[in-house]
Amino acid sequence: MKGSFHPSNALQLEADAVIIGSGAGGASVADVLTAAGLSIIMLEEGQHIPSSSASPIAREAFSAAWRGGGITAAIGRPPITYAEGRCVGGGTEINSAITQRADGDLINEWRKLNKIENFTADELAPYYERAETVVNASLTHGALGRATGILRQGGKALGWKVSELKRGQRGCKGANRCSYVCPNGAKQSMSVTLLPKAVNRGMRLLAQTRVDKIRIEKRRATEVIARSRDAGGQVVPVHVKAGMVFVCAGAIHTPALLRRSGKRERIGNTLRLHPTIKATALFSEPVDAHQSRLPLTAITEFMPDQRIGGSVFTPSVFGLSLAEDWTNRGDLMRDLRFCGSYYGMIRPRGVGSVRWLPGFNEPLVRFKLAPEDWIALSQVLTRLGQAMFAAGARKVFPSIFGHEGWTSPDQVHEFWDKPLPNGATNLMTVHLFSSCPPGEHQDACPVDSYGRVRGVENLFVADGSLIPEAPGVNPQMTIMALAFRVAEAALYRSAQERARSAARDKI
Ligand SMILES: Cc1cc2nc3c(=O)[nH]c(=O)nc-3n(C[C@H](O)[C@H](O)[C@H](O)COP(=O)(O)OP(=O)(O)OC[C@H]3O[C@@H](n4cnc5c(N)ncnc54)[C@H](O)[C@@H]3O)c2cc1C
Repeated sequence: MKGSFHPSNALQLEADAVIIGSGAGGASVADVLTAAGLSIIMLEEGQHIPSSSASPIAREAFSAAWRGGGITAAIGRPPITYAEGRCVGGGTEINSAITQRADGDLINEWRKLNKIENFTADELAPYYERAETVVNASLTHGALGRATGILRQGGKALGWKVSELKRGQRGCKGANRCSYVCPNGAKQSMSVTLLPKAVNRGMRLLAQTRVDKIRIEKRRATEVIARSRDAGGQVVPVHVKAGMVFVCAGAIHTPALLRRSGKRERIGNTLRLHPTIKATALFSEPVDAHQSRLPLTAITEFMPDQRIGGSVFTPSVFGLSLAEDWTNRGDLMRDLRFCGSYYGMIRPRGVGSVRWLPGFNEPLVRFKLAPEDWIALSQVLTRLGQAMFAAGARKVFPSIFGHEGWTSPDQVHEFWDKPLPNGATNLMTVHLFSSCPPGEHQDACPVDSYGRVRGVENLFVADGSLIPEAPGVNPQMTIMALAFRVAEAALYRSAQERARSAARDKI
């Protein structure tokens, strides 16, 4: 990307603001600040992967754009595997780009719970509109394929509400490589929308630059200390001084970095995620999910607490999911054309934490499901099984190690009134949030209603960490909306500060 560069010597940089992380939150902050004419430096740990060099090979794509090559897990019983993007554009480069707003009633609940100022669905609406316009949130035209039809057919047969999902795309060609970085630039991720715009307005973007610490002195963030790489791969120290510091490293790495920098109070204590259980459904007719777009309908009857949808399906991703129980499931690989991968996702009551461990690059992430989460997971899995059989499945294999699979709809009630086996159930998530919830409820919220870290004048959080609780919907639009709002409020605050100091100078 023009404007992104590799340093060759140790760098001492200055700017009006520094943004740490280039994902949904960071790019949205950059849009607001560069439009206001501020000089901006953005530091991003991952590399830039232009669509022209996006690899079709899963191993290469994952190791380039996914943190840890896609292998990260929150400790708990069971551990929950989670995925994050680590590249210019963050998670938006590897996500499915489904766009949804958080439910208005939930927004009201969060406002009351955390005492968040000016936080109603109406007040957030213009920010959501801005986010939706940026990514061109729209229905995908053309044939959606049988994998999508299965959810529609199953849900409708059971009399449940089924919704078409809008996505951030422009002319999607159905490459089925959303999770590998779109090879056509059709997905409206941050690297094809807000980041080039910000760079054109003068933002300097340093990729492969990891921030180690934010120096905080006398209630101000005074310096950001990072490590970059020169063209030969050698480590180059980077120090940035800026009037405002925005931490947009995502719901795991933002609290980890703040804690590393000495800000610990209430930070990283309330991580939320959407525990998700998958199932493979085997049909008699070809589904050919690997040749079509990912399923673009969802069963939304039970939202926001539960949602049933379809997963990315490529031969390698399918192989990986079967590898969870290869002895019992490996044979399904031969039936690739007849299989689909679907999931049930819940809005949990359980909570997790993020802790920085001295000497380790990656933080310690824990998540404890609440007893009612186990009930919800059992229910959503039952409903997922019902929907698959209603759509004509021959066999359904829940993601439970050693489970032989259901062969008829009456078997799917197996777990309805008993918890799933916690030692054998495979759970995952791609949605992480709430590790730094905003609000004026000082005992619960480490940042104020507008994302400013308590006790530091010029340090802001603007990413998934800010969503007050699990939203039950795909989070990118909410993250962008909240990040726009934080950046606008910070601009307003800094203008006020400048006016006050000008007035003092006059006296
Ligand atoms: C496979 C997958 C599918 C998904 N599908 C959808 C979907 O369809 N719709 C939806 O709404 N959401 C989806 N999501 C979730 C969505 O992409 C994320 O919620 C969103 O990108 C998070 O935005 P963020 O700004 O909080 O963090 P990110 O987008 O993760 O950005 C954080 C950035 O900060 C960088 N960083 C971290 N630490 C440091 C450091 N110390 N120094 C410098 N840089 C650092 C990271 O490398 C990363 O690029 C999906 C996610 C995944 C992984």
